[in-house]
Amino acid sequence: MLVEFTIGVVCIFVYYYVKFHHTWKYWEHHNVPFVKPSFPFGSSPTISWETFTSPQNFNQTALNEAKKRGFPKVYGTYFFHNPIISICDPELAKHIMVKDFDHFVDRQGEFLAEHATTSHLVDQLWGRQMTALRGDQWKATRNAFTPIFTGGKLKGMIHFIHEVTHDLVTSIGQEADRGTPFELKEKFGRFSMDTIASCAFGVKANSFQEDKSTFAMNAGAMFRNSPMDLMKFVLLVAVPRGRALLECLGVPLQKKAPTMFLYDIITQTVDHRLRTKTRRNDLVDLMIDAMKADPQSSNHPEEPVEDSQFDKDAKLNAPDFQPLNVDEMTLVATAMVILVAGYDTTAQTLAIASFHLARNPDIQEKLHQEIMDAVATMEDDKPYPDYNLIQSLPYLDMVLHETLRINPALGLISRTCTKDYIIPGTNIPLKCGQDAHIYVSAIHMNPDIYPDPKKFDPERFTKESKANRHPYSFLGFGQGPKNCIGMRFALLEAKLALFGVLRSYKFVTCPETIDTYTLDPSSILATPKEPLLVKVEKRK
Ligand code: HEM
Repeated sequence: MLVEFTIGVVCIFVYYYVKFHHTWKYWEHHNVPFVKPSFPFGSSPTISWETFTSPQNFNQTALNEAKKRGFPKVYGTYFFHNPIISICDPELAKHIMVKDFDHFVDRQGEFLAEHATTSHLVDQLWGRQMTALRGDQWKATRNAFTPIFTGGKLKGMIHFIHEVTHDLVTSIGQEADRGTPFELKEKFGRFSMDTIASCAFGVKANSFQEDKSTFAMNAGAMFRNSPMDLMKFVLLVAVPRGRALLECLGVPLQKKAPTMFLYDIITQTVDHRLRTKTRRNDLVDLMIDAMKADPQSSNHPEEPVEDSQFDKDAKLNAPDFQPLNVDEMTLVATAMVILVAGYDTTAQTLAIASFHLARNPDIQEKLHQEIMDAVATMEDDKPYPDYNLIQSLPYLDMVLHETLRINPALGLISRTCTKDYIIPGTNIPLKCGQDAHIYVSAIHMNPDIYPDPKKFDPERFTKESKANRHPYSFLGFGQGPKNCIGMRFALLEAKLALFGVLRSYKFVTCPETIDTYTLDPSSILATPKEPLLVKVEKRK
């Protein structure tokens, strides 16, 4: 048994060595500079700009040579045994994400879509999520759910976010009374969890009141990977017949218990709403509306047209796909993707914004002043800002954009080539099925685009500063038809949270506050590895 196991492991290593050599040769053949990634299996989302530009990867002669061939704007690398083209240039990002979108409709290639799943209900629920869908299925699903995230729809559910903000502010008040340091990621994790539970699942998660809230425990389990999860993944993608083995054992790749917990919650909520005809105008109701809608009339004529460049770029041209008949599975998968894509990203953005505010008191004071000016315009009986007021605060918006510039939740955005392509301005061919990685963190940390890039400076996002740089140099929410569908929701909840807290409290540093953090290499998101500890003080 031990001998067979050892032979198996050696074979896998030999296979990957040969494949690695092959991808390196492949990029050499196409005259593309090659970078060996720091992550063992390949391309890592937490790679920094310095990694590209320091001679760590090359000696000086090789670096000069690579620069002549387009490095670091574009270079070749690998993920598992697949050659990957990496893009670190806003103009090329614009081509791939927007202009030539019909060559890059998918986020993951056939290899992962076919191999990293089983026929188990749990995996089918994950496979139906917008982030995993491909081609016409993705287009139809995106088209069906885009209308639920418009500004008009969000206005109708702002009071649910107010309720959770109230719990957050109460909890911050308790921290101020205690006067001891607390961890920001954990605090805003509760806020983000309760907001999504309320708006997308129709339940109260009570994370602030209960340390072991059942919803929060189950939903949180979706984000924790055990060694067993990693083993299942490697078995599926790297071991021949690994998938057949899992199928045979009836074991899903994804986490069974929390997925089924969420499945039960959302199906019960939908069932209850349909039976009792109760309506809350939250995301659950809007998803039910999408389920009831006639797919043939799904060009949503009643929706006001959003007119920012970001929205214009998001339009799916030539809807050549069959409109989607939304069924219960798709509804459940969409509720789950809201949690999967919206929970950690928003919590982390709020935590990092608060960390930088604590470290930069002058910026925090400027933001506080903007908030107090807004409070002065609010009617006495209205404790919370309404939709129009919260959206009218430029500095709040600038602080959040700078947070996502300095720490984009997704440091790497992937696209799969769905139609053969030549990278503009080069001779680099991309064959259908090959992946392109857009290195958001590298673009955001490029000193030619953002001088002194490690400095937290919201002034980079004034109208004038934005007009002076390439319009695709901020990719915090992606770009093009596959951009973040929940961006408005995320910004609304983050703004309401900061408004609620900063109106009465001040984040301050303490001896436990670190100067800078490093990124957790095991996380898919660009997540700080160290605890972000600060204190709060009540304002007089
Ligand atoms: C600050 C918080 C958030 C950040 C930074 C963020 C960022 C992103 C990014 C970078 C992408 C990939 C875009 C691309 O490939 O071009 C994305 C996709 C997505 N996001 Fe967000 N997101 C956030 C919050 C949310 C929230 C709250 C939701 C749901 C309500 C959400 C739902 C999604 C979905 C469903 C996708 C996939 C869209 C598709 O494939 O068509 N996100 N997000």
